[in-house]
Amino acid sequence: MRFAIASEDDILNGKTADIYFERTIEDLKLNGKNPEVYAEVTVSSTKYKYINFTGLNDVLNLLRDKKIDVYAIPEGTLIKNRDEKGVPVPFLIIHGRYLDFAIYETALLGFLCQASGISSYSSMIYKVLGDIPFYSFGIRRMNPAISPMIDRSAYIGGASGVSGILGARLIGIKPVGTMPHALSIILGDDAAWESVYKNSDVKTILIDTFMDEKFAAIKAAEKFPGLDYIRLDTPASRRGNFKNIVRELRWELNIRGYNNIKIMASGGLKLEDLKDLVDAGVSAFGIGTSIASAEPVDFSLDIVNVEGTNITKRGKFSGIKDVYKCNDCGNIYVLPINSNDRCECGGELKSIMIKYMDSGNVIFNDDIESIRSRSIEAIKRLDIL
Ligand SMILES: O=P(O)(O)OC[C@H]1O[C@H](OP(=O)(O)OP(=O)(O)O)[C@H](O)[C@@H]1O
Repeated sequence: MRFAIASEDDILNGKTADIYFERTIEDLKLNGKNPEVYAEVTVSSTKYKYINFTGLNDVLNLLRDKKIDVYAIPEGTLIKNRDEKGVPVPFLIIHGRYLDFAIYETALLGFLCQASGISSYSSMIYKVLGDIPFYSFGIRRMNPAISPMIDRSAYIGGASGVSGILGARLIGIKPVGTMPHALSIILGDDAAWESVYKNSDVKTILIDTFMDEKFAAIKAAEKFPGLDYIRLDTPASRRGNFKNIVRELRWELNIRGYNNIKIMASGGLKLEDLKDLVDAGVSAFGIGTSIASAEPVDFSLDIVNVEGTNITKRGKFSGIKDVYKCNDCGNIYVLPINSNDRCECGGELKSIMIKYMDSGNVIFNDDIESIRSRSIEAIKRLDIL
């Protein structure tokens, strides 16, 4: 093992499982038991008002070819962890013989918890920024093995683009980014800026390597009036009042007629910083750590029915369920499967769960752009903050 990471084979062979699953499988085999069960993934509590359900792509690839059925809420759906009545929403339901999937619980939850945390946090950023673009710059903050997942989840949550080469490839977009400070340190600002200006489609130069933001911005604008963005990545030690720096810069550019040159901000930005910076004149953001390290969603997997008997542990709701949405008012209800209930408003209830896997065969696939569109539409419509 060269790096302290699991390989795809390790994950598929159950080597990333908690040991108690291996022991439980042994115990069940010794007892000659392999019951048909339903198990569901729920979230008892979370800091996110709405969860953007993400990571199902990897779960389906994990469970592929096992003799089980999988039902789930589609990725990019924004939904509260509990329904109108406080019943926990089953985001995913597995039906099959327990031993066919027991070993994968740890990996399955890991795929969902982290990806959904990142996309839920990105969704909140999108809600604050609206049409103002933000880019996922955070893969450097996490283990490189998960960089595609970070970028994919940020993109589903509303990021306009991603900096990672592999993440962008997985999504099917061009990665975003022009220059690190290293380029100015090696070439000097003038040669670095010139090179980026000549060689980039979106002409964004980083101006804060050596100089004061205002004078560097004026110099850059005078030299390259066709610039798209001036990027500020001001170090924390120099930041003082970042929004006032931006305000001053915007003024100085405008008064010289460079209204066309937009300001991009990056470095240490969190959700709560963004509105003030937009008001001050930032037109695009590069956001790393706060997205990549977003708090995971606390998904757990529980058996809720064994051989036709509704049973589960304390604190959980037993039974085979479905998630319904009212066609009229949009309310969400978790009800026993095949329920004929109507919404309290009188509206018709429609299931939002999809059967994704039938006996190990993936029978439904969402493409990333449909997932992202579903997510963006919901972020715009719902009060997610
Ligand atoms: O602070 P975060 O939100 O995680 O954002 C990611 C940041 O990381 C980089 O800066 P860094 O100083 O590490 O690299 P650079 O000098 O090469 O630009 C990059 O310039 C981003 O601003």
